[in-house]
Amino acid sequence: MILDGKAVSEKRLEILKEQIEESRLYPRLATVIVGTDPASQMYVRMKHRACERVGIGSIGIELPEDATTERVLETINRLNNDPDIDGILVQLPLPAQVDTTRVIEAVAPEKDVDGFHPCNLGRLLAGSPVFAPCTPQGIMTILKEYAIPTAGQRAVVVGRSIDVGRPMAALLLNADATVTICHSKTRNLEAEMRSADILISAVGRAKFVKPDMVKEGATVIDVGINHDEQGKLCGDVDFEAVRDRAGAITPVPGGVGPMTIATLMENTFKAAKLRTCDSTVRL
Ligand SMILES: Nc1nc2c(c(=O)[nH]1)N[C@@H](CN(C=O)c1ccc(C(=O)N[C@@H](CCC(=O)O)C(=O)O)cc1)CN2
Repeated sequence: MILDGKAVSEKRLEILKEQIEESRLYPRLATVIVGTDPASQMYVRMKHRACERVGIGSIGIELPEDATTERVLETINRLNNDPDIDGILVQLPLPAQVDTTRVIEAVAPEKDVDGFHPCNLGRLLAGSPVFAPCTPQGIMTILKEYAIPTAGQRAVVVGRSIDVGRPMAALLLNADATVTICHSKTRNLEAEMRSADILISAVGRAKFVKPDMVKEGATVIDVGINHDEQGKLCGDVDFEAVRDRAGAITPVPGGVGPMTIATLMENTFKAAKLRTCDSTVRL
């Protein structure tokens, strides 16, 4: 079975559009991009288009390639204090001279719709997330949409990044899976991967996952955004080789990517709701 992230994201965006209309809130998202990386520019454009589609107002702030950490922090500070902004998204990666950790930690937790602030990651780890990072949360939505069980399942996450691997493991753990995180120093990586009922690959290596690394019937989730020898977009998984062995598999494109954007929209609406209601959630 192919897990059609594009179709799931379309459905979620339609539902969200209605919810936003009914709420009479007017959520607003600010994006911040530093430099002119074409892929980052494309993702930011996609985010603004999704905002327009569901009824979220958006502003885009573009800083030059040579912007300093201080300049980025000033921008974030201004957005933190702007009552008309519900969510702040700093497009990653940032240029090398910018201190990414300081920037992430500068975003007010209640506006951190990317879910990267330590406060939001801590809540996720504690089992009571407010904003979970968009890619792993989007993956959980796909699993739910296709009624793929997680409780008691053996989940293996390959990759330990702050934006995908670690939060992915926390989300699966919160959903009662038995979770292993693998990384570059893991011994017997292939055996670990073969033990997975749910295999999540977030390593960033084109067609790295081959059929002999996958248990027959496993659910395979591909987080990779890579290019093959022909320059064509592909994931971490050798899709054509693995698809018949997997019970369910996400393609690239059309799998996890669109869910990242749909989840960002959901998080932004949530931020607007938390701002306006007398919530028990305190960040
Ligand atoms: N601040 C953030 N930066 C980055 C994030 C993030 O979640 N927050 N994730 C990635 C990039 N990303 C969003 O920013 C992203 C990547 C891919 C897609 C997507 O829909 N891809 C399409 C294919 C598009 C193409 O033609 O290239 C797909 O997979 O179908 C959306 C968002 C890093 N930075």
